Amino acid sequence: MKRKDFIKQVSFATFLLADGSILPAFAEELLAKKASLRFIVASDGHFGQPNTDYKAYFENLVKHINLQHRQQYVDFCVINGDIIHDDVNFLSTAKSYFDDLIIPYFVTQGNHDRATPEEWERVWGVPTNYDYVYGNNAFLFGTTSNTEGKYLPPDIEWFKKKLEEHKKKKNVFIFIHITPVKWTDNAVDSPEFQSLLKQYKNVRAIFNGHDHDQEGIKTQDGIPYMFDAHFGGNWGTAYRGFRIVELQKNNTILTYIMNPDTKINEAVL
Ligand SMILES: Nc1ncnc2c1ncn2[C@@H]1O[C@@H]2COP(=O)(O)O[C@H]2[C@H]1O
Repeated sequence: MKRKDFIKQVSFATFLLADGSILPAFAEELLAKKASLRFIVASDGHFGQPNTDYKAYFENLVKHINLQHRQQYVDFCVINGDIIHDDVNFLSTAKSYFDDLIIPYFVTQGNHDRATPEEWERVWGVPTNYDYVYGNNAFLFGTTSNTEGKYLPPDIEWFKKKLEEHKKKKNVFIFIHITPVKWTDNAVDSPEFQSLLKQYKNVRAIFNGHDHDQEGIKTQDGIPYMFDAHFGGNWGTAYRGFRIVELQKNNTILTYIMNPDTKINEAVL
């Protein structure tokens, strides 16, 4: 058989699976390329902020995340802080919108989420600092504020303990609302946190909200810090969107913003 004919035949070949079903070769190729993990990060909904259409922002986010999941499997999503706007009574109403998500979700506390640790845990069922293990990946979710809405660095002792506990994991992803590097006016510079991260080569990315006008990726000590614009609130990028992150089979990260209908700012890390 000539090489050309052989290639043609292979590309139209089928594979007989163990259960007797047949998988076309191209489908097998697609499966091989599929991301091993896909998640969404969205920040700054500011539920209850006066003069904003906050109910519509929450409905739109949930609609778009569910749509993404139907188009391409999404393992979970993270709402990275400033879920509500100051009044703690909004917290359970905001949660009722997220409960319409058809995928699991995680939350972090931002400076407008003015809840005590007890109030936070009562609504979400998790503390203000917590971790989640998914396969060989660890996800660390940390608070950067308190009941008064103070801008704070992450809890160094908690992160030290968790980074040590997960040092054998292939990848660690960290979610904190306020940027711990002084790139923006509203960041909280934390050299201690930065030098802690440097010691753990499996830290693959930090995700930040807070700066609604930031939609890109900044790098410190070789670690990417990813922003995701905002999905609510009264200022920031012209669109209200979110970030999608795909961990590929070869462990590279493919990430992009949905604005929320179009894919923008694609990057491979
Ligand atoms: N264009 C802007 N409009 C409103 N707030 C802004 C703007 N640019 C920066 N900020 C600040 O960014 C901060 C982000 O956190 P806060 O919502 O607590 O408060 C916000 C403002 O102080």
